[in-house]
This record gives sequence, C-alpha cells and structure tokens, in this order.
Amino acid sequence: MTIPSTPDAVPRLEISGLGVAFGGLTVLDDVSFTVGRGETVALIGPNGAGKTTVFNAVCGLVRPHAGGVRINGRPAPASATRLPSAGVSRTLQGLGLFERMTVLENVLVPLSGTRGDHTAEARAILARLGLTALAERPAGALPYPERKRVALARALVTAPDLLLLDEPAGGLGAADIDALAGTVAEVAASGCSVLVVEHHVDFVMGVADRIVVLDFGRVIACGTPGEVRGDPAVEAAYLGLGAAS
Ligand SMILES: Nc1ncnc2c1ncn2[C@@H]1O[C@H](COP(=O)(O)OP(=O)(O)OP(=O)(O)O)[C@@H](O)[C@H]1O
Repeated sequence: MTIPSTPDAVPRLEISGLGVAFGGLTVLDDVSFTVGRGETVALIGPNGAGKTTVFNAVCGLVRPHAGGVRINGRPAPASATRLPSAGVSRTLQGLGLFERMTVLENVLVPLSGTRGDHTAEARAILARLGLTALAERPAGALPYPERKRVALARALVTAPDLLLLDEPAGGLGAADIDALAGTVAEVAASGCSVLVVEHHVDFVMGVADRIVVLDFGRVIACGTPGEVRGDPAVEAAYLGLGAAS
C-alpha cells in the first residue's frame, strides 16, 4: 500500500481535544496524544475508561462532538471502510473472523477489492506468524490463540503504517504473549506505528515506548513505562486495582 510520505515531524496519529458523548454520558473529555512513526503507544485504564471509544473515533465509527483525529497529518477518514487507504489496520476484541473460511482466505479479505493475486503476500504474513501449516484450515476450527494470530495476520497483510490492536494479549497464555510482544516489536521496527489497548500490564510495560492512561474519559497520565508505573494517580486509578501484573 502506497501512502504519501509525510515529514518525520508529522505524527502518524494525532488526537487532539477529543470529546465523545453518548446521549448525556460524556465518555471522552479533551483527550489528546500522539503516536509517532515506528512508535508503540499503549492506551490503558480501568474498564469503561473510554479506550475502545478512542479506537472507534480513530476508525470513524463514532463521531466526536469536540476535537479531532489526524492520520499522517490529514483528517482521519469519516468511514471505517476508508481506513486501509489511509494506511490503518485494526484488530477487534471479538476477532471478527469468517469461521467457515480458511485461514488464508481470511487473511486475503482486506485485499479482496484490490488488483492482482495477493496469495504470496498473505502466505508470507502467515509464515511470519507461524501459521503456514494452518493456512487451509477453517478459521473456526482453530484454538483461540491461533485465531488471534490469524486476526493479527489479517491486520498486517495490508502493510499498514498505523496498526490499532484492541486487547491483543487477552485470553493468551505466557508463551503466546511473549510471541505477540516479539511480533509487535518487529512491526514497530519496520516503521509501522502501533496503538495498543491492553489490560495485561507486563505486556504493556514490555512493548510500549509510551503509555497513555485514561480514567473516566480523561488522560490522567502519559509517559514512558517507568514514568507511568510510578505515577500515584495511575496506581490509584488502575494499577492498584488488581490488574494483571
Ligand atoms: N455505543 C455506546 N452507547 C452508549 N454508551 C457506550 C457506547 N459505547 C461505549 N459506551 C460507554 O462508554 C464508556 C466507555 O466505554 P469503552 O468501551 O470505550 O471503555 P473501555 O475503556 O474500552 O472499557 P473496557 O476495558 O471494558 O473495554 C462505558 O461507560 C460504556 O458503557
């Protein structure tokens, strides 16, 4: 996918003054942060803090009443269907795989509207994620960790320059989380920017360059993992509430 090049100073993702309300409920209030090129930023916070709503605003699935989202310096697409052409891929908490389609067919879905045969690219991604032997299996027949990897492969096949991961470590064991952390590090090293929503604190501390902490729809802290870990407001709001360690 060819994305117009932008100066390095322009963030891949810039969220400024974002406000979202559902009916009378304010869910996001003046949320601002950036994700730079090749940077991995984690968005953490207690249940209901507004993390998924941030993702949905980036993807054009909810309309903010204040502020905005820019991707590579341009306003984010108003529709999720235009995200791939803006260089953005996303995984979903619910995975959203087509259960009866094979692993390979699932991974080819994002490229189905584009010209040419993309089988070689899809197989390369499958190989990178250790899924080659499962390529012809129906996605619905696989154990959960492999299904999660298929969802990640499907997000990577468009070669995004901004990858949004919604709870990628959820439901995985230690070995799969380690492998996932390695994949995220490789993706970021290739220049792709990553925004990850995740509850698993060790995973977040290991992969994130910076962490943004939301509580009741507001940013209460932003910094390196070391800075955030020691922040009393974060401990009170989140880390002290028995999150996975
Ligand atoms: N479509 C909607 N209509 C009404 N309220 C909503 C809607 N989507 C989310 N909310 C509410 O907005 C708030 C933030 O939800 P959101 O899913 O963004 O939080 P979250 O931080 O991702 O939580 P979790 O960690 O549990 O996934 C919650 O109070 C939720 O109930």
